Amino acid sequence: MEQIVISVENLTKSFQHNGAAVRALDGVSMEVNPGSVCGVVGPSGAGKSTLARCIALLEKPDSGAIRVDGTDLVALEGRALRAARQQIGVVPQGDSLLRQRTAAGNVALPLEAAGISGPQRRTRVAELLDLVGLTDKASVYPDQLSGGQRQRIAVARALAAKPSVLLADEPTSALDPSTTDSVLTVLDRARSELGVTVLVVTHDMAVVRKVADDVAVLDGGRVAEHGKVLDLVADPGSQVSTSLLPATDQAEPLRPSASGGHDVVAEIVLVGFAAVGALLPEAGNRFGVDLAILGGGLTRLGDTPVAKFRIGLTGERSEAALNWMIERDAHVRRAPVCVDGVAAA
Ligand SMILES: Nc1ncnc2c1ncn2[C@@H]1O[C@H](COP(=O)(O)OP(=O)(O)OP(=O)(O)O)[C@@H](O)[C@H]1O
Repeated sequence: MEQIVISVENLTKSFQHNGAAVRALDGVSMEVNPGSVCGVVGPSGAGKSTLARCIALLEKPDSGAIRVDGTDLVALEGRALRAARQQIGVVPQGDSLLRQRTAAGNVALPLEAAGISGPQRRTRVAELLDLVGLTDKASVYPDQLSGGQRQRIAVARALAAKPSVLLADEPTSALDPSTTDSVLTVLDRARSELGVTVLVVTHDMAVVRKVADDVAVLDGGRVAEHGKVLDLVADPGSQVSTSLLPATDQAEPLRPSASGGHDVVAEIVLVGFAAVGALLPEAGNRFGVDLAILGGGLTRLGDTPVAKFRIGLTGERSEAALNWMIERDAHVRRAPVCVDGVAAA
């Protein structure tokens, strides 16, 4: 399959609402890497759906470009626009299956529209039902499927015409956590088994936690944060870090004097099996330092374990131990030096 990078450049879009212009997108720039799952998150009204609809070429931005391998799709018209749209499979927001068609019938719809013959169509529908784990529901009508099963059929339908990008708008809203997982597994499989690039719009950070490689946080029509999830969590000031990692009791300032007489107090983010499992005890042993965990905990982002701890180090070589961990890719925020109980800037 062709691998494409989607590059969104300075996108703006306004709507008229009660006679006033509402700016849904206000200079949005981001990249979606080929073969990745990218989450677009943000509060209600942030512009997530508008961005998704612009990328799916269902909505025309007022200005800006959406480049796929260098070609600006915003400028396309007619046949070229229709061809570009076919590269993007869309799972619309809400319940989108046709009630009077079976699960297989729904998946077959885009294939019928593309004029694909009966036997070929049947083979493709069977492959897609297998991909989403619903082969046994082929002849079942949407009303007899659970919410999660209906969403998985909607994903299969969006993949039918072999798009290179799959765009899902709130695919898990209104689903309980275990059903959410079954839908996310299917999105992940679309990426890993078909090589499809997945863009998922969601207000639910659990979606980002489970499947996203990259994330863009929108707020008020602007990009507040954008990058790899594992990079953003390592930045203690990022919204992504705050939402995805265990809290280390932010209310308490990082002050050595407030932490039981430790020589050094710091917040530390560790990414990956090796770091999470071994770095702290090894630093303690190697430098003869007593290392106490004062807060925080362990979590998992996709398959990667990530820990965020507040640690207190006691011993002459505490600073050396901390530096040694930093050299081994631990992300550390030190406590400011404390003078008479007042933390220096
Ligand atoms: N077709 C439209 N007509 C008028 N205003 C619109 C239209 N579509 C979006 N808007 C407005 O643009 C802003 C962004 O909306 P959008 O639906 O993109 O946000 P969102 O982040 O997807 O929100 P939600 O999570 O609630 O779906 C909102 O103020 C919304 O009311």
